[in-house]
Amino acid sequence: MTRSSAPGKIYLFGEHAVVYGEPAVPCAIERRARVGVEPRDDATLRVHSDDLSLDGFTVEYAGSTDGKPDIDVAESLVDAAMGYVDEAIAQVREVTGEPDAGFDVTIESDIPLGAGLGSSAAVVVAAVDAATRALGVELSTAELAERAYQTELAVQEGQASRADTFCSATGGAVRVEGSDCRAIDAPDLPLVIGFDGGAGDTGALVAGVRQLRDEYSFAADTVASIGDIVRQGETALADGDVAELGRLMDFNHGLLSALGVSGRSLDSMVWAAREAGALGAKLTGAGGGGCIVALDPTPETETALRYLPGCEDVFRAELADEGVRRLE
Ligand SMILES: Nc1ncnc2c1ncn2[C@@H]1O[C@H](COP(=O)(O)OP(=O)(O)O)[C@@H](O)[C@H]1O
Ligand SMILES: C[C@@](O)(CCOP(=O)(O)O)CC(=O)O
Ligand SMILES: [Mg+2]
Repeated sequence: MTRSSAPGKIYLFGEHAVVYGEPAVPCAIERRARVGVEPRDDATLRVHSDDLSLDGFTVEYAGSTDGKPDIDVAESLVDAAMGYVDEAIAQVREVTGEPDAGFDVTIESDIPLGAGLGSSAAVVVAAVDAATRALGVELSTAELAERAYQTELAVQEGQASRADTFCSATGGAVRVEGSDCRAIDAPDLPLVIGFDGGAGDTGALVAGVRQLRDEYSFAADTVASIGDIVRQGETALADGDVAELGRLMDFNHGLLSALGVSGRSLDSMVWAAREAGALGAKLTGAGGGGCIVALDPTPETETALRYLPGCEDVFRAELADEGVRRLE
C-alpha cells in the first residue's frame, strides 16, 4: 500500500474572486486527508471512504473504467461524491502513461466534506501523489499541484482556481493569482473555525457568482473589490497587523454575502464571533453552508460558537507548514 496525506485549508481572503484572476491567500491547516492506494491487476477503480456519508448514506464505490459503478444508492449521489477521486485517477493514468492502471483506494479524512476547508483538494493531492508513486513515478510538488488543479478544473466544469490544490500540495500560507502561485510568510494567527454541519456545492456556487458577474457590472466590481481587499490584506500580513486583517476579513465576508454565497447559518456564526469580540470573521471556501474562520486570540469566540444553536463543531486551526506528506 502506498499512502500520502495532504492538508485542508482556510481562505484568509479571496475565494471566488480568485476564479476570475484576482489574488487569494489560503493557508493550509492541520486537518488532513490520507489516501492509500494498491495497484490492481485489472483496470478497475475501487474506492472506499468511511468518511463519505451524504444524507446518511455511506457509499462504497466499485467502478471500472468502462463499466458502471457497483453501488446500491442513487448514481447521481455517487457521481457527486466520487467525482474528484475518479478524475484524480484519470490524471494519474495520463501522467504515468498507464491508461489501464486500476487501484484499490482507501480514503480517511479529518476534513468535513463540502464545508470550505478544501477536502476535495486534499483528497485529490494525496490521491494523485500516492497513485503516481505506486506506479513508480515521483511528481515534483509543482507537477503534483498542476495535476490536482486539472482534476478540480474538470470536476468543477472548467470553473476552478489553483488556490486550494496549490496550498494543499505545498502547505503554509500561499498567494495565488491566475497561474502565479507562491509561498508567503504569515505570522501565527489565532484562527477559530466554526462548522454548521452543512455543506455547499462548490460547482453550483461558483456558477452562481459567474452568472451574477456576467449580468451586473456592480457584481463584477464586487469581485474586483475582493481583489483590492486581498492586496491590502497582504500588506497587513507582512506587517503582522492582526487587527487590520480582521477588519479586512469582515469586509471580505460582506462582499461574499453580496455575491450570494453566504447563508443564514454562516452569517449567524460570523455574527456570534464578532459579538464575542473576534477581530474579524468570514465564511471560508465556496460557502452556502460549512465553515467560517474567525480571528480571536482569546477563548471568547470559541465559547460563543460552542453555545450557538446551529454551530456543530468549533476548533482552533494550526497552520500546517507541510503540504503533501509521503507516509509509506
Ligand atoms: N473523505 C472523502 N472521501 C471521498 N471523497 C471525498 C472525501 N472528502 C472530500 N471528498 C470529495 O470532495 C468533495 C467535496 O469537495 P468540495 O465541494 O469542493 O468542498 P470542500 O473542498 O470545501 O470540502 C466530495 O463531494 C467528494 O467528492
Ligand atoms: C470558491 C473557490 O474559490 C474555493 C472553493 O473552496 P472549497 O472547495 O469550498 O474549499 C473555488 C476555487 O477557487 O476553485
Ligand atoms: Mg473543494
